[in-house]
Amino acid sequence: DVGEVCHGDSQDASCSVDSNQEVFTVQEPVKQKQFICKDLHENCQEWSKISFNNDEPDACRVNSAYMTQHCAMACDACDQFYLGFRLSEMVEGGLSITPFCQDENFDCRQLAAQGECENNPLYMNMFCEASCGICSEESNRFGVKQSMHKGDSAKEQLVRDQLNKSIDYMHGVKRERKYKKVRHHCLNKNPDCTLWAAGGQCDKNERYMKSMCAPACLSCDYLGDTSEDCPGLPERMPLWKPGDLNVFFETIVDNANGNGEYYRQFNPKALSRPKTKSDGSDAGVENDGAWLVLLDNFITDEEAERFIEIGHGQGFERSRKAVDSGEERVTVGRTSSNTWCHDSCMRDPLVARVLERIANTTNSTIRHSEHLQLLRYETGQFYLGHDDFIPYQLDLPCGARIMTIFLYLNDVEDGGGTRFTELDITVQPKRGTALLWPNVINEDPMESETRTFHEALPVIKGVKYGVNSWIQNEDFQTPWKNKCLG
Ligand SMILES: O=C(O)CCC(=O)C(=O)O
Ligand SMILES: [Fe+2]
Repeated sequence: DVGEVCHGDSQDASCSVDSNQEVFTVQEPVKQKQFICKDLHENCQEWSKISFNNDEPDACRVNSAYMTQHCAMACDACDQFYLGFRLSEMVEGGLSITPFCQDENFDCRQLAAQGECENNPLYMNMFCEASCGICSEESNRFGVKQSMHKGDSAKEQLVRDQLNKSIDYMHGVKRERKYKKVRHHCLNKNPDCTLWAAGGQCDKNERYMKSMCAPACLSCDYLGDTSEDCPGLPERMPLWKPGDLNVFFETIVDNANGNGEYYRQFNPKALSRPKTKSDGSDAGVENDGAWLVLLDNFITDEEAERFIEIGHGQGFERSRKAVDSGEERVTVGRTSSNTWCHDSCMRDPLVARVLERIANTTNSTIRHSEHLQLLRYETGQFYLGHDDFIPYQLDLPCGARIMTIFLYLNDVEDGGGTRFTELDITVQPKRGTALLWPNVINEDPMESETRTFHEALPVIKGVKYGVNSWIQNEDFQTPWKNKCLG
């Protein structure tokens, strides 16, 4: 229902192009498809001029989920329409969508509040199932989304009560060391696990239920060894205490306390920052915002090329998104591919140089860095709105992902920017540039920062290469080597 797809060799008259359409040609290695952006309803032009909140026409924005997919021309939203086209194409092509309950769209909560779940179930059930309440977002934490049996209030109540019990139980499983070996495969594997458990099936049908529905049956220990060993754990040494974040960024950008000389070479520029400095003085900016800092010439052309070369050598694979169970899943919201920079990659002399620079720049050590993630986006690929904070890491020895330093490995012909939805800032990829932002708040480095929500916009022309470097608040590499991160 997202639009027509015309194949390059199509003779079909309905695929002819009129002046009220925009045609994109999507280059793919083996086939070439034409994608037509057009209004699907005759009233689109009229609707787009409707105003809800003030005198300005705002129907395209207020009702964006529907309008961008059905009235793309009238709303000047061919980009979003294109995205929907790619998604539907992937789903039709057999892409399995995440079995987790989650919103794929940054606006879901707002759209749901506006009644879009009822008005546009087709779009909303696919992209906003958590906000529409058709599954439980909390059950994400441990396996496939649990069916809430909406519309059957007796069943819904049973599920809700049992789910609350398993949420409490699973909090303990995430925290307590003895569950280290089982916590990541303690998962509900059927949407009805919670309902069955509420109906007494964990006892009646013990073998099946305790392995297929362990969270619902409160039985993670059934899955394996729950002894407490995790040798060689590093001493806890958090990089940031409350208040350190602002001082760190002020050092980079303002040369606070004269400690920022090192950063001059990167010509640091704050695209966004808090209005007030840590010493109480005024930072001289109009908008109060989270830190977003651009560093020029952070890596050399040679280093950028090397990352791309290593990526191709190892092979890029479809990206996954970390979910709260500690697993990583393919989702419709992240369509790039990537590969990880593990041991041999880390030992590459050019990479080692960059790792050291990242450690110096973030005032940390190489051990605080997660393995670099090398990314590749082909035309049309993207990563919808998200934050880089992973809540379950708080319970692990590595602590929170306190900041991200994103490296751009090439210039992109068109599209592919990193957009910070809340700050209303888009950074266009430029080879060698690094972008630095916090994923936690200054007052509490264990608390996620929602103002640095961001998305990777679809690449419209060309290919985009980048590197994710995530800095943890504690040593990541030692517990990773000791297999203490689950
Ligand atoms: O590709 C980008 O611009 C950002 C990627 C990103 O946000 C991520 O991988 O977490
Ligand atoms: Fe990200």
